[in-house]
Amino acid sequence: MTAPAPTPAAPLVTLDSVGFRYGNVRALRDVSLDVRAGEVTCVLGDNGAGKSTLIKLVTGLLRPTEGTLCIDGEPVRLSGPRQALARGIAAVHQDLATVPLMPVWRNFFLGSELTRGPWPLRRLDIAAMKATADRELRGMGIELPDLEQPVGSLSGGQRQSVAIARAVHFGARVLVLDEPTAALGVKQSGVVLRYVAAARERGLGVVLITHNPHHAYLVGDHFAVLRLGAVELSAPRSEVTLEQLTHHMSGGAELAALKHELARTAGVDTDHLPDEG
Ligand SMILES: Nc1ncnc2c1ncn2[C@@H]1O[C@H](COP(=O)(O)OP(=O)(O)OP(=O)(O)O)[C@@H](O)[C@H]1O
Repeated sequence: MTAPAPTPAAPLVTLDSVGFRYGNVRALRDVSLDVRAGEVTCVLGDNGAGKSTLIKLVTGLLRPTEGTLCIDGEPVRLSGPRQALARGIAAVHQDLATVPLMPVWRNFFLGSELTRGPWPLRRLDIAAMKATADRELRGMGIELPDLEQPVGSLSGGQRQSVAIARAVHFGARVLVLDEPTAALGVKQSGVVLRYVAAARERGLGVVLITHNPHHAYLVGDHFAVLRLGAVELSAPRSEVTLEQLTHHMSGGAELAALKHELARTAGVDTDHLPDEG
């Protein structure tokens, strides 16, 4: 990892006391978070913690009902994912926006195909697309045996790697990854996390949403734990250990309070209950 700059650059994205309500349901409250270039910001939380809502706010699918979203220090009201993308914020999904039967290189350029020749003789520049896809994938350290193979035949980890490389190629400055390792085994999770680190090395800001503190700790520079819509912990890597992160994620504090309450009100012998953390 490179040494930190003496003065940290302005965040690419800032959530400033952001809240969101679905009608009466308060999904997020008072969430403040910075996403910086060259850093992986991990957002952890259990089911219902508000992770998906946070992603939707950052990628323009929802607008905060309280607080402010800033891009490059400037308050914005994004009107949709296109606008977020135009500002360099890309959501990377494993299966979204790919056509499984089409070759890898074709999927890489889906919707932004390269062409050559003047109209009306303009046609797809297949050679340029293949060469560019190959270069970009290799540039991220992604080695696929054959770019002609259908994207549907790649593993989940490889598909996400292609999606990351594509977002980087098309100018993303912030990658938002929603549980990228949730459905993957150990080896494939390692593959995806390697490209998360590669995106960081290229200077992108990465938002990694996950349930898994172990995966987060492998690549994270900053950690925010959400519980019931609020930030329970927000700390740079230097101020939090994997044990502390795991403790937060396993509801350690909650379990301690529960044991205390049981002992106080019901006279339960809590010595036989499992330890918190
Ligand atoms: N469309 C909706 N209408 C009403 N309430 C919603 C809606 N979407 C989410 N919620 C509520 O908002 C809260 C946060 O949900 P969210 O999906 O953001 O959590 P999450 O951390 O992504 O959970 P999971 O890990 O289960 O996907 C939950 O209480 C959920 O029930």
